[in-house]
Amino acid sequence: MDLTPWMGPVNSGLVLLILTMLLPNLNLQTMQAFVARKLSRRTRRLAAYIDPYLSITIHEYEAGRMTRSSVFAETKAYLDGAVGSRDGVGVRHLNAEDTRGGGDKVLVLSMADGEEVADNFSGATLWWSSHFEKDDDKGSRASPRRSYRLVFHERHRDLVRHAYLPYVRERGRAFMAQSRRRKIYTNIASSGWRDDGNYTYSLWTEAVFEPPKTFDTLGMDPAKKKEIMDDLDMFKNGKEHHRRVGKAWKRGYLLYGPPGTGKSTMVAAMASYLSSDVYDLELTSVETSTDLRKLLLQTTSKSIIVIEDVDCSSNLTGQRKAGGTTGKDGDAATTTPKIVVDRGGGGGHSKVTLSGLLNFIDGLWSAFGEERLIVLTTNHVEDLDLALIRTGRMDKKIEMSYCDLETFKSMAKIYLDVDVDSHKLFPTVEDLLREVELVPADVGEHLTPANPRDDADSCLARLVNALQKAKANKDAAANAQGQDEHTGAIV
Ligand SMILES: Nc1ncnc2c1ncn2[C@@H]1O[C@H](COP(=O)(O)OP(=O)(O)OP(=O)(O)O)[C@@H](O)[C@H]1O
Ligand SMILES: [Mg+2]
Repeated sequence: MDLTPWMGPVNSGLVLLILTMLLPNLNLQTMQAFVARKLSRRTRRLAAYIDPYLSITIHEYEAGRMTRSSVFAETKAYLDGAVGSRDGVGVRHLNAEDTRGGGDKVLVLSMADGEEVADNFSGATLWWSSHFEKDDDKGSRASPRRSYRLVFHERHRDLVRHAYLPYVRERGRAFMAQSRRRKIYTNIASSGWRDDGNYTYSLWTEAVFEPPKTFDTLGMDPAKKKEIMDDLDMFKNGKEHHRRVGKAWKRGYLLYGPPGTGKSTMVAAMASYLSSDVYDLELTSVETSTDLRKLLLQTTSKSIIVIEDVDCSSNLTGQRKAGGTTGKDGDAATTTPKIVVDRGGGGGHSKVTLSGLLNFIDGLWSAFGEERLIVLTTNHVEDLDLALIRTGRMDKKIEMSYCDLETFKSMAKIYLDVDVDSHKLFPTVEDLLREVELVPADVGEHLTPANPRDDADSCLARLVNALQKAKANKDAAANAQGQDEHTGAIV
């Protein structure tokens, strides 16, 4: 930040020069300094009398630095918030941008170049203006230089420095957290030119993350849902606690259950709830444990790292007993066997070892100070090595199972907006759900109206129909098995 008081029309250095020329023989340096100080003070007073306004300029990029100034970003967020609301009615030219993720699209309005907006704070009026310059020497590839200028009366100098600017930064940060587009990263390397004209190479490719499901639209036993949300709250607000007890600020979640029980949906809901970016790590595309480590180093803090279907990603089952081989990348833990991972369709082999994965998970906590969450999902928890899922690595293990009565009630509320307890078909559904296993994905399918004439009654009737069919199949299978056993006994 560059604090430059307006110095007035008279340059005190020039005055000093004239004085020195007029009094060459005196050569009294102290006298000259004294006069200069006096004059400088007077000119400043005169300047303040003529123009009592001060200005502060906030540049997007601070001199000599490649990274965007956080003060600029916070100020921009604050001003975007102000001009988008009633406070910004004085602004005549706005830029419109659709920025919010999470399926909740919001048009964010910001000040166009050269626009001004007035702000009131503790009885003082302050003026912001936006500026945009291009460096003509660099031609078309020159990065634009943006800045905001704040102008205020000199009597508000202390108020601005000690109260207003901290307030702007805090509000800006809060606004950024609300409106920022969340990103999902996949481990496919990418490169390209950044806005600031620099070339970047990343091991991750990013896309805007707009998960369709949140905790509000995730059908689940309300008590279980609350328990998970409370756990996430505790984690989110746990910075001070973790610092005090000297523990790494991390949490590992294991979501397990059959296909279609909502594991991926739960990950999306968690990311929405925590307003986090997601790193979707496809282990089969990672060749070596060293590559895994490099990927970890390129993740940002306050994000969720997800490894979906970890049981399919690599053979983590019982391999520890099988004897050791050294990884191609020279993994330190050579006593742990190599886990050979088939790369989908590629024909090659990933050589990520179990120890590599364990190191990755452990490294996640030690390498960074900020909150880290890792989520593993699997259909076959029984196949996973116990070391991977032990407490300390996976702190919370959540079973995602077939649709039970509470999950059904919550899904009926979400999909059909009805309280099913009083519906005439409820007792039938209740009885059938006790006997038949149907995953939430299928229940959701039946509860989704298929045409405009479909209502709650017809959707529930369709679900009952599906449950009855499933029950008939189950009974037939049980009968067939009974027959076989019977026949076997005779033979
Ligand atoms: N509890 C739920 N509430 C609402 N919708 C759900 C729920 N569970 C699943 N669904 C719906 O079912 C579909 C499949 O769910 P999802 O992909 O989360 O299952 P999964 O457990 O990750 O399956 P897999 O093990 O095959 O990856 C999603 O489109 C989602 O909308
Ligand atoms: Mg899934």
